[in-house]
Amino acid sequence: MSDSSQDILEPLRDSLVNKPPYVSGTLPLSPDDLRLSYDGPELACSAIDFTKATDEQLAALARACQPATFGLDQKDVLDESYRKAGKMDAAHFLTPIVPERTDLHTIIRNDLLDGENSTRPIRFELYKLNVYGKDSFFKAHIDTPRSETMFGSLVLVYPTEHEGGALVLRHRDEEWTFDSAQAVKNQATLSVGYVAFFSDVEHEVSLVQAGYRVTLTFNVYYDEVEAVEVPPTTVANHTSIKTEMEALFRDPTFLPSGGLLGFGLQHVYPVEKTLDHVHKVLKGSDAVVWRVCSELSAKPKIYLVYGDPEDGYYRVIIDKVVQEDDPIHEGFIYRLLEDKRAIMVDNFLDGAEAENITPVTWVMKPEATRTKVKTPFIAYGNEAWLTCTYGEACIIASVPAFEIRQQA
Ligand SMILES: O=C(O)CCC(=O)C(=O)O
Ligand SMILES: [Fe+2]
Repeated sequence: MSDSSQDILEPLRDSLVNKPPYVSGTLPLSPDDLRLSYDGPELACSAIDFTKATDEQLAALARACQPATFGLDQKDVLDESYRKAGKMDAAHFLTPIVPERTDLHTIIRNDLLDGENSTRPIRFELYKLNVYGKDSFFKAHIDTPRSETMFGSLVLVYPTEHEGGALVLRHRDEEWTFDSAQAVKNQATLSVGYVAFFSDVEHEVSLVQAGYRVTLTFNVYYDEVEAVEVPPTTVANHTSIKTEMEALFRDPTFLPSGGLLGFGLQHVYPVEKTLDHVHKVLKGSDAVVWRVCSELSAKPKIYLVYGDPEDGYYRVIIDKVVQEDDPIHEGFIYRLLEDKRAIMVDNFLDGAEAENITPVTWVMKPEATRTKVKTPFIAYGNEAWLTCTYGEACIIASVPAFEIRQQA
């Protein structure tokens, strides 16, 4: 791709702005909501009131937990150098907190989701109780997707006195910190700390230096995804992205004979067997790119991306899910290429011929870090993989030749 075509893509690239992939704060709750019943020793029912929990009571809750495992390469493992915390499965405790009946429902729809996504029904599934005593932590991981419609995780932090244990969130090259201990300290009204983030956000719980940090985690889903045919738009972004795309389409030097325009997606999405659902669950600017490409008759399509320059082979895109245990292996890329639906879009082999390459003009370069199973990124989940995995995907749009664009 020439430098000049890079330059004319700059305004479009700059218009793809995303807001932070999380929301956090404190949520006032009634004293009743801060009670919790749980299976104590020998399944005897125990209870704790977080408005006045003593150290002994918190220690008893910690003892009733099991050591928390995490998912590594499709197995649940216990490794206290990676995750040191206690966990209790949802079957073993009861909480009166129903996120749907709190402001969290509105906060997540309005402040985390955008545009029409904000009006889609969402549903919360109580997942686990975690107790982090002194010296506990959970290193960087992404939460294991439990279905194709799961889009995020919600963590509630009880107002117990503790130090440390901040949740550090990372997405692309940015990092944010939510200091839950600080958030729940000296609250004028009884509150829990909350943080909700998109599922592909890497996060870690830093070392708890003192006290007990007790959290509830929830998986958050879109409900009724089948009903949504057109992807939702981010209202604020839609106009600017559309304006920049239209300007490019009017430019006679931009893909004069037509061609493929590629957008590496900003989020990764859970995929199971097909990619058919992905355009219905796109987030942020990814959703807008799809919408704008459709509006400009550029026939957008979702592909998974495999191979990156570090591997030194090829970059390949494919519009279906190919199940294999070890996609990082060299042979996998070749097997993909034997498949008629895989398209070679880059060749990283030194001195190799470029004849089979289908040129793609990338607005955002795709990444294939998470379609390589062996990277720590995909390897560390909060549970072993179920049926879903994450796919690093891109949108490929077909830009018509300039003559045809002019007639549109
Ligand atoms: O307890 C927390 O703050 C987060 C826990 C977590 O990341 C998980 O359970 O996956
Ligand atoms: Fe997590």
